[in-house]
Amino acid sequence: MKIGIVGQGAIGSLFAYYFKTLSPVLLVKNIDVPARTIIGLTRESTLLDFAKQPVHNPFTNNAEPYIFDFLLITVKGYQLAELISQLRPWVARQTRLVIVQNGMGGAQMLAAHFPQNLIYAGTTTDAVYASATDTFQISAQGRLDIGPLWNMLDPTQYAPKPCKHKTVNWQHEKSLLDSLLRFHPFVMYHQDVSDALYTKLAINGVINPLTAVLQIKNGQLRQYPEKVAALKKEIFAVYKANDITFFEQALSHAIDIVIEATSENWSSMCQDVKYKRLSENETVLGFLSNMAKSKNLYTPVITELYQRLRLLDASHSSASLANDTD
Ligand SMILES: NC(=O)C1=CN([C@@H]2O[C@H](COP(=O)(O)OP(=O)(O)OC[C@H]3O[C@@H](n4cnc5c(N)ncnc54)[C@H](OP(=O)(O)O)[C@@H]3O)[C@@H](O)[C@H]2O)C=CC1
Ligand SMILES: CC(C)(CO)C(=O)C(=O)O
Repeated sequence: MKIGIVGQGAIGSLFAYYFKTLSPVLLVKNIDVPARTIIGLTRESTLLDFAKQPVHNPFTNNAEPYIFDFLLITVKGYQLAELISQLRPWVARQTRLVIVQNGMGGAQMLAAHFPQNLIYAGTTTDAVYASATDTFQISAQGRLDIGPLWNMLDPTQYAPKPCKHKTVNWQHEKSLLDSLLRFHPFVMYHQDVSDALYTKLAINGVINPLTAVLQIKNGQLRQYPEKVAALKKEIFAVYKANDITFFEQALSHAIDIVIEATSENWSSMCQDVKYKRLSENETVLGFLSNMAKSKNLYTPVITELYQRLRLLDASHSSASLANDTD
């Protein structure tokens, strides 16, 4: 089984570590950067020294090693559009795309560009951060929820040919997927993964923006119960208006559990703001905000946080442009 992983970031490195015995190929921006090291929960470290290929400069010969069965995509939401423009040569007819991101919309974007390929969408509660240059630390081993995108989206939006023409050998597909997923220590396969994605969207929709604008650890949200409650209330109203099936108390509890379980963590958005990087505001609050707008729903808390993060993102992207031209 041939696996490609796009990106050598935190989650890409975690997956390279999980799939190390399969010698994945890393599709990266720059092959000259050193191999990354990942440190596990028990402090053992592993050098992720696998074959690398520049994603923007596809192979011209010896193509066979680069016909992937699975291509795992673990870039940030705002990096996906540029990646898609570079990805075509790496996606063979039989290549399954597996996208694991926070926020929503990425899988839909992939489906629009690769309508004939089987696409799986996932979300993870694994937690990994850069502890030093080229080194990642696993800080929590979570769960990977994954499922076929063609069961989640409307067939008018995405119906890959092999499903439409019933040419998929489901036995083979199941056994390939099984071989992939058994490498993760805690994986849940869903026939319809949308519940898992909307649950994670609600978790990220509450924790990430609040911790980002307040610059606090996740656990410090305990000191802001009114802000947490107001945001939950609006997200639940958005889900209700959009006919997303959920149980209010259970979802509220799920959010509280993640706040507790990751209390010592700085959320990804909090760190993005701190280090003046772009955040995933558009695919988290932007997505929720669009869902609200589509139903003419008034969501002042979401809107206010979304606008604040938008301004921060705008200042961070102009600062990085200025640095690039220095
Ligand atoms: N880290 C975590 O603990 C968790 C992360 N997630 C989610 O997983 C996703 C990935 O996050 P994370 O791994 O933390 O992010 P990172 O920024 O650490 O990793 C993204 C990587 O992708 C690379 N990349 C971007 N565009 C391209 C491209 N066109 N070609 C090749 N490589 C590219 C980036 O390179 P460069 O840096 O040079 O731009 C970077 O190395 C996000 O949606 C995040 O919210 C979910 C749960 C937990
Ligand atoms: C689960 C949580 C909120 C952990 O911090 C996360 O996914 C993130 O930081 O993006």
